[in-house]
Amino acid sequence: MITKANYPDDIPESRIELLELIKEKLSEKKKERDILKIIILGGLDSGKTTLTAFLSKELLNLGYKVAILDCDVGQKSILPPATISLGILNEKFEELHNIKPYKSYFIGSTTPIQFFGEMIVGIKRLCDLAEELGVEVVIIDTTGLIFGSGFDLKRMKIELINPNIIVGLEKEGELKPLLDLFKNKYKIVKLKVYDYAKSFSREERRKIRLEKWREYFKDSRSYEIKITINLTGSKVFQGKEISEEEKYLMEALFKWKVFYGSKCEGKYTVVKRDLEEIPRKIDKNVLYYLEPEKFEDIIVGLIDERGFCIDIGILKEIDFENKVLKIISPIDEELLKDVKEIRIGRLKIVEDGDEYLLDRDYL
Ligand SMILES: Nc1ncnc2c1ncn2[C@@H]1O[C@H](COP(=O)(O)OP(=O)(O)OP(=O)(O)O)[C@@H](O)[C@H]1O
Repeated sequence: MITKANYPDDIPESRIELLELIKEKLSEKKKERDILKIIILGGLDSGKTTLTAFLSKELLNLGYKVAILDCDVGQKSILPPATISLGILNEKFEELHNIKPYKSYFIGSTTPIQFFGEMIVGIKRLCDLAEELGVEVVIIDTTGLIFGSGFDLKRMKIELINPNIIVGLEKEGELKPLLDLFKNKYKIVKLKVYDYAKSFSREERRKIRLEKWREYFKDSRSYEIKITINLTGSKVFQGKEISEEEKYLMEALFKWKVFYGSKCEGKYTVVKRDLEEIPRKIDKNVLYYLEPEKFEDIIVGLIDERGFCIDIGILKEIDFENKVLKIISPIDEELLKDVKEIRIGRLKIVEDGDEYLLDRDYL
């Protein structure tokens, strides 16, 4: 599989010093028995994942119980894509992409923009879980989004998880405004980006993601899941289901076949198909309508009762007439019984693995 980062051969002195500092902090912590949280920040291709691989392997070899919280939704090492994942390292260090997630949280996109809520809740829940499991040190790998709304996301993450060490990988002080916010509160370590760090173009990044999608779904199976399951991530399934009368009225009025409809605060949302070509004047703020095809090829999270993502799938169709969801997923059939909710994301994955980002209000 194509991956951007592995355990590095060349380790700059500054990284060794950081490791020494972490060891020191861990020996202080031994008495307190609580987890040491290290968050790694930096722009695109600044070496965050490479540093995560280095630190986690070294700490594992020293006998610590180590976890990686992979929040880099755009370029994840620990799959599935479109989630954030907690990986607990085994006795033997594997390459990051071979680590199986202990638990994941569904984001539903490969960019955090528009999904800050998911990112923040996910990071907190997975961090708490690491603590619950007795992990001694968790290394949090983040996306390279550090400007604009990415700046605020990083700030909020730090405020929420209270890290013990913030590591900033920078070229020319680009993290200063962010790190300055926390300079009196947390231990901050600024590192210079590795001189030979390779930059990847947008196209190369897209190709790597595509490869990961293909790889991840290569042994998928088709499943049919009863629509009675909790279905979230679309306004269609919020509010109260419309009555048969309301349905017939709309069908007669607009010459539609209505598959499903719901009503919330006086507003209707309806999945329909036109049966005749007639002029219709409908205020979409009062009656929002869509075709059933709008749900096709969208990424979904298969969620357990604790709200964690057991696996992901691609929604192929909602068959409203037979009340089933048709999905493809690499999930083990055995695990299907643990799925309590299907959460619809905002990413379309087409046959060749190509992805299209969708807006939050798409559904
Ligand atoms: N110490 C190092 N030794 C060798 N290569 C390195 C080192 N640090 C970074 N690199 C190389 O630089 C490139 C970018 O590093 P990496 O993927 O770790 O960055 P990142 O910040 O995690 O990227 P992203 O923006 O995708 O999150 C990779 O090809 C990696 O192998």
